[in-house]
Amino acid sequence: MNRIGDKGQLVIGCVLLQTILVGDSGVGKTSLLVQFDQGKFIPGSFSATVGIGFTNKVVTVDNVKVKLQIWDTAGQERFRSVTHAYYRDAHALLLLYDITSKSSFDNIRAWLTEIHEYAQSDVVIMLLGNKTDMSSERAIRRDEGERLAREYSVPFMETSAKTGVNVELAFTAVAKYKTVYTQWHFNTVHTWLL
Ligand SMILES: Nc1nc2c(ncn2[C@@H]2O[C@H](COP(=O)(O)OP(=O)(O)OP(=O)(O)O)[C@@H](O)[C@H]2O)c(=O)[nH]1
Repeated sequence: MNRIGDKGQLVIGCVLLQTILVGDSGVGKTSLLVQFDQGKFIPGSFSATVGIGFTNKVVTVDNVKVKLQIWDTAGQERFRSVTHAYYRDAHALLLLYDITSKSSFDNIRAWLTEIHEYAQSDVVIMLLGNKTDMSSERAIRRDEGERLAREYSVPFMETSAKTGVNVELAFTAVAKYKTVYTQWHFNTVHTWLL
């Protein structure tokens, strides 16, 4: 199961982590994923996700290769029943709001209620306040995001899909948290060989 990696490091198997991006339409879920996957931001007109899309990306966390299978969901209400079907299989969940949009922040509580209803009880949730590059239009202070995250006992970060700030960190943090958590519980995520 273990092997020696390209740089001579010990690679302990590989973990498959199904991760899902959720939050209101327009908060930047697709942009965050494109920045993480391709290291770029495509400015311009906003084209809402229809249904669901997915991307695979492998990250290494403490010598463990973690294959992130990331599902990008549509934030629009009319696709909600499609999204619900994916919650059950998710190991990790990135829940986004837009720091320039009070309504997207206010809706986080409703998203968390929905997550608790449809997702597994041991799903790892991370709250992300996106679009930090738009500081002049900020509607939600950082400490408000932190307070909400503390209330629900979930980790929190502010990100920018435009500049890339904290984007890689958010995905690797969720992978790391889940990997450590899983090694502790060693039953939820299955291990597979490269
Ligand atoms: N300035 C700035 N704009 C962003 C950022 N992230 C996303 N945007 C813009 O916000 C708009 C919506 O972004 P999307 O990534 O399509 O949002 P989404 O959450 O995937 O939306 P749905 O697919 O409808 O759920 C687009 O015009 C993006 O260019 C960011 O970090 N900074």
